[in-house]
Amino acid sequence: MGRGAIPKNWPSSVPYLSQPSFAPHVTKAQRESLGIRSPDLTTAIPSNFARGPCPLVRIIVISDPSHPANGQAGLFAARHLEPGSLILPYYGLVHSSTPPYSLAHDKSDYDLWLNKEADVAVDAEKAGNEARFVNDYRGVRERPNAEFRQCWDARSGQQCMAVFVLPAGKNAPTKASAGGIAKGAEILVSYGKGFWSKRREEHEETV
Ligand SMILES: C[S@@+](CC[C@H](N)C(=O)[O-])C[C@H]1O[C@@H](n2cnc3c(N)ncnc32)[C@H](O)[C@@H]1O
Repeated sequence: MGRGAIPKNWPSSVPYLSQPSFAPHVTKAQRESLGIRSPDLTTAIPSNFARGPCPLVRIIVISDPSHPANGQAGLFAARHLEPGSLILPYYGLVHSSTPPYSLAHDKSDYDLWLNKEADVAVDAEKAGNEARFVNDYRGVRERPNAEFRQCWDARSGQQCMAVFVLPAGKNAPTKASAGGIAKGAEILVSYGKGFWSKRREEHEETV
């Protein structure tokens, strides 16, 4: 795919990113801390990982009334994905989560911590890549088959969030199963109980 390519079914209202975008308020010190690879950051995006639309995934608009996100989009495997393997990075606006930014911007459903110590998060609501379409497993599947993980991007020499297939054992429905994600299956993570309890509280406040 050439430069400037965007994935099929990408929404025209959201700029497509092929690398993170940094908010101007992110300080030099915050950027420097993202450039440090701590020894526990064992997983990496390799230096030859292609930028632009990811051939491993498809964005699909869900038309299944039994799916809790029916009518929205989800991210699906374009081929079998091996247990534990990297699927794609999570790009969005890298921003500080401290005031004044946090006072002027509500945390969106697309906002993930990138580095808590450095107070840096990545929000893919207004711009991002295919990873912004990963749904939560609740109501779709018994358990997640993928996870967001902080990792090292060897291309930029920076910490990054990325989506990985869960390792065998964590995702495998039976001991005999090898796990991984089958071609055509939806890629599903756990947003965490906190995401859904906050959502319930917000809902209760509005009724
Ligand atoms: C990061 S977005 C995921 C992509 C989203 N489906 C879209 O088309 O933009 C998070 C939103 O997806 C929806 N969602 C994801 N997983 C869900 C689930 N298991 N049940 C209900 N809604 C879900 C919720 O509306 C949530 O606020």
